[in-house]
Amino acid sequence: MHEKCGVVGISTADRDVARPLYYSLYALQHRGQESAGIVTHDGFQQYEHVEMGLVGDAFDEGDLDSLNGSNGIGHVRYPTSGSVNNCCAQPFSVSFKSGSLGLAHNGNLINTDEIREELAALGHAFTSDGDTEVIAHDLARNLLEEDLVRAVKRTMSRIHGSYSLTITHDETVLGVRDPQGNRPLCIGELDDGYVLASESAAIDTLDGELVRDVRPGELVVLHDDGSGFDTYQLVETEQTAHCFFEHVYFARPDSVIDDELVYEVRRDLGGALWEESGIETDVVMPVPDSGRAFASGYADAAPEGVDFAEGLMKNRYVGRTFIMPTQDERERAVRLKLNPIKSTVEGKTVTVIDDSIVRGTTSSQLVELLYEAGAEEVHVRIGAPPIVAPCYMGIDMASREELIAADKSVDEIREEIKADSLSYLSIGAIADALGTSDSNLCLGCVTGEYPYDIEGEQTDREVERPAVGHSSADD
Ligand SMILES: O=P(O)(O)OC[C@H]1O[C@H](OP(=O)(O)OP(=O)(O)O)[C@H](O)[C@@H]1O
Ligand SMILES: NC(=O)CC[C@H](N)C(=O)O
Ligand SMILES: [Mg+2]
Repeated sequence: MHEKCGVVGISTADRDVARPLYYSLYALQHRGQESAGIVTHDGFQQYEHVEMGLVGDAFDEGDLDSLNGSNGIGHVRYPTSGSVNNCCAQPFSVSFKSGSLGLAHNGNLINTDEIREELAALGHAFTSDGDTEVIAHDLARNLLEEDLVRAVKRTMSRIHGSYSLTITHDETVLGVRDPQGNRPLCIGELDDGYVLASESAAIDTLDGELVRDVRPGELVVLHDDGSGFDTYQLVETEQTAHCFFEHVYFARPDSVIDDELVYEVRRDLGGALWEESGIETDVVMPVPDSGRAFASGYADAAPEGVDFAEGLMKNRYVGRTFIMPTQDERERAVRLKLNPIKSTVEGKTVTVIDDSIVRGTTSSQLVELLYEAGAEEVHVRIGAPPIVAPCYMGIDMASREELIAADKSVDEIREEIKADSLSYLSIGAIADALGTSDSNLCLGCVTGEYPYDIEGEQTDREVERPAVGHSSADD
């Protein structure tokens, strides 16, 4: 359903980075399945291989062998801006007078058109209709006049929205996180170098150690020889807008994001769900995979006699359901993907736990399946608040018309999915589990108020829109 992209960047002493990049993209595959790409640099030349499809299909041995150099970046894409084809697949490469750039982006800009028009008027030719290429061109232009750090700062002052970037400027690999820290990015240490990645699970895959999260508004420049990194706080941040949905659904449970292990946050949210709306049934079962940690936290908080059971089996070869274009296909996909284990359900009262309801396809199909398998009662508990509004920050979430909670009360939704009861988690529980306050999170999809200035939408804070026409690195 709602995916986002994954980015990675690696600098090693003298080892070819193509394979470590490839493995880390594998670790981030859940973040995007439309295309995969790697750009490397060997000190003389930039190499790239970008293809549609899954990481395992996009590269063969020959492709990896041809990506020379000990510095490089990689990307897995789920599109949010621009076409779903080769033109928008990433990393983007730009060659310009003083060098070459490769750029990989997770996030979504909301002033793409303004910047594209301005750069086009200055003679920049774009090959895609997406937001990422605009960042690459803007940076390339600034690099003609300024050093790397000032050029990045100037681009950051012009682009508005969410972005975690990994960039190659010739041999140098850098990472940038937007001033609100909307999307994750972290730094890891390898035996012979450093890595930047959307999620720490990618660092684990390389047997590396998580050093820390990149700070909102920070630029990290890895040393070309893998010996360390320099950091520059280019924009000071008073208030963050971390995406809470990373913790609820997107990220892998084994990743640490903004100092919190995703698995523990989800278990805490499950415990809070019990506190807020627990109901004693014979069994509690997760909707695999993303409902698992919630259900284990919920069942642990429940009194004895409420047993945790794996009552639903998932066919691991069926991808995420909500990228399917038609409702008919989405319903078929749920049936292909999930099957109840009759003996754990028959004659029992059941609580089924999922992380979120978007269109309602999964929950309504599941309730029906569980009744067919002989459940006596089916109660649904959801580890997030109702999703009432779209996401503009890099997640492909349905439009308002498709969101079941956009214009329905919880009771109306319960009726539609035909459950005996339905409860969502409160917004307050999310901030508590993350050890922060609502005002440091992006809660746009559950409140309809965004920490950004989005045309036609409400904002939940004072926002400054950067001037596109006249901005300077010293602003
Ligand atoms: O209300 P809906 O429109 O059905 O969307 C909500 C469902 O989508 C997600 O699962 P998804 O199938 O995308 O992937 P998962 O197997 O990783 O949980 C999410 O975990 C919910 O189960
Ligand atoms: N999901 C994402 O982060 C997408 C990145 C970028 N906006 C694109 O569409 O390619
Ligand atoms: Mg799911």
